[in-house]
Amino acid sequence: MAKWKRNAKRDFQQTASVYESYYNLTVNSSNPQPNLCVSLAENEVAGELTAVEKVWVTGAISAASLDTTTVTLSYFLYAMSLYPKVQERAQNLLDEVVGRSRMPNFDDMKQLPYIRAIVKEVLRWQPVTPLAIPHAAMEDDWYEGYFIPKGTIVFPNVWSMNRDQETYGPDADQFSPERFIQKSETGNGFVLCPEFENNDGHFSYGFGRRVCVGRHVAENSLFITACTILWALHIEPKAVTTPMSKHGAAQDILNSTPDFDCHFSLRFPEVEDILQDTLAGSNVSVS
Ligand code: HEM
Repeated sequence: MAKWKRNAKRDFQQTASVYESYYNLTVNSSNPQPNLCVSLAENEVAGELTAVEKVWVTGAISAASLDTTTVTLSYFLYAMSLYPKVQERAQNLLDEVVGRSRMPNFDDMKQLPYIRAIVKEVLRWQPVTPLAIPHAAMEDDWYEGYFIPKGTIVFPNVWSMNRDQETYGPDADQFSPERFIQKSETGNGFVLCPEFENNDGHFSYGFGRRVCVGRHVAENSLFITACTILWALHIEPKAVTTPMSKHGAAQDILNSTPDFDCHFSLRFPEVEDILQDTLAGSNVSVS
């Protein structure tokens, strides 16, 4: 009689079969790279997990990381084509710190505060979940005269928090990585504002004990991808692109990839050879 139970069972089976097919594809690959699926299959870190649990652990991590990172990277490209001065400043810094004879790497992170600021600003400006993920109040609470009984489902308005003018200033609606950096007290350059060294500077990773557990992985992968793209490519809008209206993208539970078209060109002729050489020197195989 309970249709929701049948639906839940059906959804579980459909999702499980998708996760299982990716898990098996990875584990049975003829040239497997070190990864969590292989480690779990070989029982290195599996503990007491059943076969189904191993499939769901890896599947859930993919589900939580793929869309979120993809949407954020799309907005990064959108911002770069829309704000050429930001792109230029980042590329000048990359030329200064990394140069044009090798690719950027994680050792450069400390000297690239502006790129870290760009990543923070993309996440602030276009949160992937504008209304976060609903949470339940753990105890009775009062907020600005409103009583919130224990158990109430609360939707944190991340879109609005990330645009709070008292916190971010009158240009909170604009894309401006400058808000996260300040002049260095010791040298000529700029540094990440100390308060943002260990603080996201936005609310896009959620709240409380269920805050995104993958945020450090996300931050690192967004940083290195942004660096590599900016180091290698010049990004221009293909057609005239105008900034989205105030609430343009935030109409859904999940912010979606912006609809725009851009053109990429190599920043200098050696890029292709350096990318190929770096790939050849790494363990990664590309087919
Ligand atoms: C731009 C990238 C990302 C964004 C914006 C993001 C955002 C979020 C948000 C908003 C939540 C819900 C938090 C809450 O309930 O308040 C969440 C949960 C989660 N995220 Fe991420 N995420 C990102 C990348 C990743 C990555 C790369 C991974 C894994 C490597 C990951 C793994 C998870 C997991 C497992 C949860 C569930 C945590 C729990 O319920 O206890 N996320 N993420």
